[in-house]
Amino acid sequence: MDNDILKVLYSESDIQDACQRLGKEIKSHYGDKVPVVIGVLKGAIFFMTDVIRDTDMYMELDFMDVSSYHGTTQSSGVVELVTDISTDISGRDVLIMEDIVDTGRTLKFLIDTLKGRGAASIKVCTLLDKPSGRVVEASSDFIGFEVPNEFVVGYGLDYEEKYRNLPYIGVLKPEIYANN
Ligand SMILES: O=P(O)(O)OC[C@H]1O[C@H](OP(=O)(O)OP(=O)(O)O)[C@H](O)[C@@H]1O
Ligand code: HPA
Ligand SMILES: [Mg+2]
Repeated sequence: MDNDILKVLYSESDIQDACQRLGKEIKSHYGDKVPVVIGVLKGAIFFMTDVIRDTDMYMELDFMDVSSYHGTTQSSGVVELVTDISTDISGRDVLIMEDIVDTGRTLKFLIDTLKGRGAASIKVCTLLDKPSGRVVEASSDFIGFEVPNEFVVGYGLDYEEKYRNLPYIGVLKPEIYANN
């Protein structure tokens, strides 16, 4: 897999430093509250577990699988709810954990859906924010890195469902996209 990478944007240690910082910000924001932390599958799996593992506060976990890229580098424009959470979030403080906010469509869908179920508050933690990709308005409360306008892979992020298990985040060589 390493051979397919043109450049590394964020190393393993850059990512771990960001996770530690975000964990502290989240703990200080919630104080004694017990939020429901929702990991957005599949991309946020590693990020969510790395942030919460060292964050010493009470929280509940759940997962929502939503999809709109279907392995490609372009959003289909339609966010599909593949698997829902099982927690009743009415009156609860919700923290959404995302790997990336790009066009903003996925985040808007999530916030609209969870608001409609009566969450008391909704906050968003994303490892990567790509403001240059935005098509709809969507903002995050806790952000790891602002990423340039490139399609990135690794640490949960995929191209054609692959590269999620790279321990760092990088950009693929142009011929990888061209070959598919
Ligand atoms: O801001 P947007 O343009 O909506 O893009 C962000 C979303 O796109 C990716 O999900 P994808 O649909 O690829 O599903 P995946 O997490 O299973 O890869 C990513 O994990 C985010 O959830
Ligand atoms: O840059 C990206 N990489 C992988 N998945 C994504 N989903 C939205 N943007 C991206
Ligand atoms: Mg994807």
